[in-house]
Amino acid sequence: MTFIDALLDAGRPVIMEVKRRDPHGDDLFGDRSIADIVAEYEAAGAPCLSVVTGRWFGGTDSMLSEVASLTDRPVLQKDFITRRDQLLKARDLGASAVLLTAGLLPRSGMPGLIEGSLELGLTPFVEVTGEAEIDAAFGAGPSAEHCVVAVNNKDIKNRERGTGDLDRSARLLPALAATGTRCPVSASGITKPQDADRLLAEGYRGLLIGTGLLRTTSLTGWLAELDDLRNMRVP
Ligand SMILES: O=P(O)(O)OC[C@@H](O)[C@@H](O)c1c[nH]c2ccccc12
Repeated sequence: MTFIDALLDAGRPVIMEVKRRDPHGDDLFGDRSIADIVAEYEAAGAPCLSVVTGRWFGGTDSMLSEVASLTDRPVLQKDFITRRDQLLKARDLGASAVLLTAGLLPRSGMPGLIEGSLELGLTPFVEVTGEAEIDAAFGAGPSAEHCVVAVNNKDIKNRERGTGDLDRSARLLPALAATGTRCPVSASGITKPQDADRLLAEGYRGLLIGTGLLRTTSLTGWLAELDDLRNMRVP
């Protein structure tokens, strides 16, 4: 199944991220191995996983191939992809989706990378932080229909060191919907089940969470609290 379909089909659409370090360099794994974390995420019902392979967060390419070999769930490679040859490498390492960061690409760069990803069977995970980036990514014509379009609540310009502005997700949802994506996602800085519940209630079809899930003392407790909050909303 493609990454986007797995997310759209999920009852609890949380993409659970494997990330070795937080933006300050602090370890997020503790004494767990990658296999332990993947097993925890699978047992908790993750529809999809994400792996940060970027150096800032202590990542490596081999983390991606390791995670992909341990799970059947579609895996997103979170790294700064700017060239077509990186797409082929991502697929060969086992990725089902790739991060395309609008703020890092020239306006002319996005259409080719979206097309190249789709040709390889990869879901483009297009990340934006504002309206200008949404326009830069999709204004020139590429269709967002088969793309996840994600608001990053933090800023890569300061290496994600801030706390994250979840109101940014609320503000940008109409502009995301206007791109034609079926799958708007809110990413980064989501640490509390209450925040996750609110974003899903606002209309997000997926959430990407790393630090919050890796730091909680009880992953199942965190997710059960989210499920309870969502169930309370059902009339
Ligand atoms: O750990 P958090 O705050 O839940 O964030 C996850 C994810 O969004 C973050 O790791 C991320 C967002 N954009 C990126 C770009 C590259 C690497 C990593 C990222």
